[in-house]
Amino acid sequence: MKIKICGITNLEDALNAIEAGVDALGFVFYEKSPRYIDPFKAREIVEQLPPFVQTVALFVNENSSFINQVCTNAKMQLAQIIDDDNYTDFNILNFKYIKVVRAKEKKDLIENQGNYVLVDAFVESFGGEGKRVALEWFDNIDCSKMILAGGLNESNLKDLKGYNFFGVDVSSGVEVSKGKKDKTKMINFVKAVKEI
Ligand SMILES: O=C(O)c1ccccc1NCC(=O)[C@H](O)[C@H](O)COP(=O)(O)O
Repeated sequence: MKIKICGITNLEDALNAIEAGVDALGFVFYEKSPRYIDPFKAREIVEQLPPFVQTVALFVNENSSFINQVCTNAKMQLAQIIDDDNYTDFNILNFKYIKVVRAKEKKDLIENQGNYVLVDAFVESFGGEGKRVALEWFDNIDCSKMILAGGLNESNLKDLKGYNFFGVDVSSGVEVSKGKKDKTKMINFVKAVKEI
């Protein structure tokens, strides 16, 4: 199962996450987030990363030229897009992307089966709040292309057994405070994923 740690704001956390064994690092380019990072600061981090780690840029209701510009400036490889208001023209994106499904009910999952999507809990602030998606909504759903986010931590990952998620995404569950990750929590999170 793939693992992404989101809300990276500094090099130390990025390197600790990689040492723990994650596949992808998420950078939040949404200015209202406490985990916001300036694109050129993100680039400085990315330039010091080892190979084979995917860099993911998170956007909230942005147009495609902004997304292209930030991904270029910050050297991102994948855009993770919340697009509730249809601002993004996906046809003119220069980068691979994954859409975020902010799940409010099981129907949201049924509609997105078979597509690579990141499923997060619906929160007004758009993410990073530690709120979980009701796991029973995934019963009888094909989760093999879904990345589950929202309220995951080292203790509750065992609940995912049997669902066959493509990946998991975490932010607050491995933090000491908003925007600062905890090395031990990241190590334990990765270990717990491998035990699913
Ligand atoms: O993390 C944020 O501050 C954030 C702000 C606005 C939109 C999305 C945001 N995070 C997106 C993520 O991918 C988080 O990892 C995801 O919401 C799960 O967060 P958590 O429940 O804290 O693990």
